[in-house]
Amino acid sequence: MLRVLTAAQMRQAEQAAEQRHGMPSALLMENAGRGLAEVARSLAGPSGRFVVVCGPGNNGGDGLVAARFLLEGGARVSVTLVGDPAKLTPESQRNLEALKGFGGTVRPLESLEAPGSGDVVVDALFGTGLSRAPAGAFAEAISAIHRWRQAGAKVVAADVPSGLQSDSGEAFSPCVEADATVAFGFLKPGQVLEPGASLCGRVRRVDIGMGGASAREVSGPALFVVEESDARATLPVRKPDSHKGTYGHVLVVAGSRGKTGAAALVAKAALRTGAGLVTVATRSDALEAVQAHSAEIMGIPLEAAGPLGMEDLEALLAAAEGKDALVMGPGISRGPGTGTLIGELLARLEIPAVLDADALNAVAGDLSVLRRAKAPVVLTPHPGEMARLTGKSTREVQAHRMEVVSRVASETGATVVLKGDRTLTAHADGRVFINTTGNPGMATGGSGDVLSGICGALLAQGFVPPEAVWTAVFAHGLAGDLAAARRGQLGLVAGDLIEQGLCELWVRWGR
Ligand SMILES: NC(=O)C1=CN([C@@H]2O[C@H](COP(=O)(O)OP(=O)(O)OC[C@H]3O[C@@H](n4cnc5c(N)ncnc54)[C@H](O)[C@@H]3O)[C@@H](O)[C@H]2O)[C@@H](O)CC1
Ligand SMILES: [K+]
Repeated sequence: MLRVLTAAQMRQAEQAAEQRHGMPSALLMENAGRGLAEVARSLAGPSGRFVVVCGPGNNGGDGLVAARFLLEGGARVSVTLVGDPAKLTPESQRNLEALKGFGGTVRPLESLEAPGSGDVVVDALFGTGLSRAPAGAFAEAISAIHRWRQAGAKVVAADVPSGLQSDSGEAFSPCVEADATVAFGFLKPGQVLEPGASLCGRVRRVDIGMGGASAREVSGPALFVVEESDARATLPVRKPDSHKGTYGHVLVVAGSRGKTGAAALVAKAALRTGAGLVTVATRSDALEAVQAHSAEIMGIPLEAAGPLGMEDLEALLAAAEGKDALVMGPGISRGPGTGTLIGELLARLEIPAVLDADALNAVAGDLSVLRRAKAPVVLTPHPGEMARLTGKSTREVQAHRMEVVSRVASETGATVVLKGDRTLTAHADGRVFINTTGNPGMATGGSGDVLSGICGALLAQGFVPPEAVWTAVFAHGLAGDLAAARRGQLGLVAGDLIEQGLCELWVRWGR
């Protein structure tokens, strides 16, 4: 699990390192600059030159330190400083003096010999302190870096490519496009979220002498990137003496006439994720078609007619007896009483529940029902469903994904998955898990149903939120990547995620 810090949290961690752990920030900068120089060196050709472009803040200071290390290593190094040298931060000022002390010189950008193939440009204009779109001389410097890269030079960014907003991953225009980005101490959201992730190139994290102890001192959401080893470790190898009862029984309340496939996808995904048993409860006129999709699906008919509502309560309470997790929503027929029904179920059932699709739309009018749940609740909205849950537009949700998902989790007490590129899983305790698996081929009908099935299966097997949830999200994305490798993104359909992707994934993980 990789920790991710926002710009404000980086400042808090730096303060904690200095004030509580006695680690001077000058040393942090020294370590950052040395790490930057090492990565720059690794990208250079045998007789490559280095051009270091420094800005007015501490990001520029890191560049000055890197320039000194490169110079000391015997390389040819040109340094340029953009902006008013009188406004350098005190630390950068000291490093400018030190660079000069080692024979380094600073020259205007226009006078530099343009770097090309084999050469490396170090972008140290702006880091986490960028506050507006680069203009004037700064924009010109970014354009020059673009030109040099087009001419074959490699670009390594100090902390974040200049022009990229490190908290959101949004890029101002202009913004540096880097071949590699050196993350100082911790990852930044902008290195993981698009379009930032693509603009960073390969992200290399370097230790700068402020570790986990400093990160524990920061306030606000605790952000993490889930790695494959984390997700794999959630799922232990099955014990030889286990039986189907060991692996839980998922109750799926999904599907309706004409939408039986949704229920089947949830159920099959749960079965292919190791659930011992899966039962679908659905309207009588849909059940046969749901079960026709797969011999392993058990069924309970819901005899009432029309949309799901309170008249289904007793039947669903009875259906939930002996079950270990509930998945509700995909393909259901929703009516005015559906939200009340879900509220009653959550208040009375003692098993974890995943609410997806129309179950989310049904509770959107009154989220307080989630607070009254007896057992953990997982919500899996796509941006449109999240917009309905929060009364915002989809565009607003997408512009503030991190804040929106954190707030819904803390307000409802649920674990909330905001789907989309870089799916976010927020837990009510303030942790947010960023997912990096998956591909645009998964933007196809039924893909979300598969996720809720995977999630339900893990909950039924006794894994708890948030681990069960971020593991499900990671597995779903990686199953999509594995399936896309065989089908292509255009050829991928939701069923492939189950039959190909998940099966290949479990073989890869030895599970
Ligand atoms: N926080 C930490 O723990 C550490 C931070 N370090 C470096 O410090 C960086 C952050 O330093 P700063 O906070 O000084 O910020 P930056 O160096 O990113 O830049 C901020 C400076 O640029 C100005 N500025 C912002 N946007 C501008 C624009 N569009 N046009 C013109 N001027 C603009 C600001 O007024 C300020 O002077 C990090 O990214 C990292 O590179 C490292 O030295 C190591 C330790
Ligand atoms: K930079």
